[in-house]
Amino acid sequence: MKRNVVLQLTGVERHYGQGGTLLSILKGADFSISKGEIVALVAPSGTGKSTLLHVAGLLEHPDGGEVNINGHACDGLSDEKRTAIRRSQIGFVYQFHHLLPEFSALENIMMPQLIAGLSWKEAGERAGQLLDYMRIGHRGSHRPGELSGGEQQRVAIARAVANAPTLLLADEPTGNLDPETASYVFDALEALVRQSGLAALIATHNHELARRMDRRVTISDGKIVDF
Ligand SMILES: Nc1ncnc2c1ncn2[C@@H]1O[C@H](COP(=O)(O)OP(=O)(O)OP(=O)(O)O)[C@@H](O)[C@H]1O
Repeated sequence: MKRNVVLQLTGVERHYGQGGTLLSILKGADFSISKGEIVALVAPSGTGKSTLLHVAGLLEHPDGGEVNINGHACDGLSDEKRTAIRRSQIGFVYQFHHLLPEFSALENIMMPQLIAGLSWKEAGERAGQLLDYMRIGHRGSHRPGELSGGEQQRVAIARAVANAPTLLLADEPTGNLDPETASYVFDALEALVRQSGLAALIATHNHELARRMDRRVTISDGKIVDF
């Protein structure tokens, strides 16, 4: 295996049964991403981007092949072990922020850290740093409903990396933002990845953002190919 590989997929298969027929979405998909890399996943709707992110993020089991995270094969592991790896190693960002509406931006970012066992003080300090890093330090006490779409997504990104994961998986993180805001949110995300050495796989329909990433891959006939 190459050095610093964070995620490696080997021969990954994923099929769904639908009305008596089998829908094959991933058919022997191979992919790897290393520390510090940002990779765009650009593919037409329905080709399996979310499926791929779910399998890579240990939210779904592949029907064949291997998912390896930081050198650990994850497929034979118990659900508890998979959950533990997911919580400590993987951060997720979705198109819609899924922030808790009754908590402030700062508290939303503190939440995963408190669950992981950090003290209130430690979690608050790191959440504050991340908000500053995402250039919204002045918005910490605001609830999600009091933030703009771009600010909400920056809080969601900060929350995803609050527990210092090694892999960030994002499904259309700027999909509901206007192009200028999308570009600004991506700037913050990129700075964070560069600074922390995360590996980030980002599904997007935005070709301009995809061009700014280190590599671009697509899904073609159930396989992952560079383009
Ligand atoms: N749990 C499921 N059961 C049956 N079919 C499913 C299931 N999940 C996904 N699919 C099907 O698998 C295909 C790929 O879905 P997926 O959500 O991965 O696509 P996508 O590339 O992310 O699409 P989009 O860009 O529209 O979000 C779709 O045809 C979808 O209907």
